[in-house]
Amino acid sequence: MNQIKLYDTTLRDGTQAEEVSFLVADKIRIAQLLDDLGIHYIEGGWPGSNPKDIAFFKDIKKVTLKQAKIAAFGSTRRANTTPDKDNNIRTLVQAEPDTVTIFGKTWDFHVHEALRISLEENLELIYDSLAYLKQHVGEVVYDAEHFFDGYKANPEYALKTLQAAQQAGADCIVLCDTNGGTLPHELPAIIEQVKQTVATPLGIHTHNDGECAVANSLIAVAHGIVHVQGTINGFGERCGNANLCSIIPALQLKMGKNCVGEGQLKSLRQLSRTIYELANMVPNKHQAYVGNSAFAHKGGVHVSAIQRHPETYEHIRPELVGNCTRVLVSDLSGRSNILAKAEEFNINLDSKDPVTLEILENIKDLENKGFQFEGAEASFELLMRRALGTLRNYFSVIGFRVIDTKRHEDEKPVSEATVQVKVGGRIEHTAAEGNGPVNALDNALRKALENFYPRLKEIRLYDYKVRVLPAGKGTASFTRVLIESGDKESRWGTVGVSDNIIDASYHALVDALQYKLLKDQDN
Ligand SMILES: CC(=O)SCCNC(=O)CCNC(=O)[C@H](O)C(C)(C)COP(=O)(O)OP(=O)(O)OC[C@H]1O[C@@H](n2cnc3c(N)ncnc32)[C@H](O)[C@@H]1OP(=O)(O)O
Ligand SMILES: CC(=O)C(=O)O
Repeated sequence: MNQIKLYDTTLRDGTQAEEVSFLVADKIRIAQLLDDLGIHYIEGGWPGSNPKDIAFFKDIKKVTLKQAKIAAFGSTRRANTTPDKDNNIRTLVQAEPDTVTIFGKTWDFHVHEALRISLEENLELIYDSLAYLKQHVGEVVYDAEHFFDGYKANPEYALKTLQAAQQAGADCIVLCDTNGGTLPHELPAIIEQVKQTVATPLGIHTHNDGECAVANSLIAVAHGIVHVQGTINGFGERCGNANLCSIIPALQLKMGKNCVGEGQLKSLRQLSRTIYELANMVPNKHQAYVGNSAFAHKGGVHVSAIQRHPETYEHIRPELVGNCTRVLVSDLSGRSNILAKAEEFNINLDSKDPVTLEILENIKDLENKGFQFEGAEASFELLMRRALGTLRNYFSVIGFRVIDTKRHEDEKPVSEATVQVKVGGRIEHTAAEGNGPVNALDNALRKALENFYPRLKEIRLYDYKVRVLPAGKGTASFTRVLIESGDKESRWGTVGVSDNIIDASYHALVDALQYKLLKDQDN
């Protein structure tokens, strides 16, 4: 069977991750995005846990989804009651989801230590809860918690728990690596044994504590598992859950499994980023498939080869998951990096033009002095155009002065900057105050230049990073300042290096202003 059912638990297990919490409105929006991606099941939460999750199941009924089924999560009944009286089971039914998923104990150690009941009683919990739910809900999934650890400790009992679930009518039995420590080579023999014992369709739910969650999910599919649980970006308790952003393209593009449509796969990167945004987290640059660096090439040898054929250093075509190839510039570049960037910047440059080598040598020399152009592509474009003699001289700074004054011990220092700029034949002399010396300098520069170039008012400073670089000369150090600026159309990075932090900031600020003027030149 080539169709794999994707079961997303970002809204339940994903929110068990440290620092991840979504408002009900966020959960509804995420459910819609998951449905657009083509996810088959969306686990919305545990209604027996909190009012927010109850509200989710109420509100999601007002939303028309294309194909996704909504699943509510909970546990088997408590030991001292019956399913119809168990509060958790009652709230699962009251939530009226398409599917209910409950977890139960597989590992004899957990039955003794966590539930403190007999092994026989646990089998009754599993059977009763599923059989009851099966009468009240369309579809019931059974998550066999700690299945692999339980199987390793007591295979006979672990398999009995699955048989209880099958007899109660579970529609799918999910083998869970709850503690996330199982290694890929351990799964095949265990799964093959399970397949000999139960005929119910099988699923997999893995955690990433041993960094093997994705590998374990894929190997499970290779051994006949048809339902895969995971979360977007791998959010989840402790080290996270299996990352669906890696599993979906692997299943679809490498294992020939049907998961989502081609057009839907292209939305994967955007979905990943939106969910980071809603979780108020910075996206992981180095995330496989969807991260900014997933197809970013730095080494000259790699860039030269991908220009001849992208597959030399790319395991899939990035656009299939909505990503793109990027070329970075650094002291590890060769001429190919420079030529690739020239093309990106719409600059005509020939590999045989001596200026290509001059730019390359200049980059290597500057990186040796502490510059870093990877995060400062605007400074690199300016450097390239200067080398080619095609950069317009928008302005020159004749000089600046920055003063920090602290008048009383209990008063904040006051920062003031004065600058003298020359534009064409005119000289402008201005002063401005700021929140700190760099801000004062930024304000004074803009104040002077905005008279000539009003569009500079559109620039916003998004990020300012300082790194002190050891110079190997006693206490003297160099400072690298990286600035991210932007307007309503784009963002750009610039860099400055100096043994003086104000001077390093000044160079990065001036590049940011020049780049804005350059990019608006044709508008
Ligand atoms: C592997 C997983 O990810 S499972 C999901 C884990 N997620 C969560 O726990 C988040 C949501 N949880 C909650 O909101 C709360 O823990 C609740 C509402 C479910 C329970 O709260 P409380 O009743 O106060 O119990 P508490 O959280 O302290 O302890 C867990 C209880 O569940 C019982 N329990 C644990 N697993 C199971 C199970 N599979 N079947 C039945 N009962 C279970 C424990 O024995 C314990 O009950 P006891 O205190 O009566 O012995
Ligand atoms: C069910 C579940 O979340 C687990 O076993 O990890």
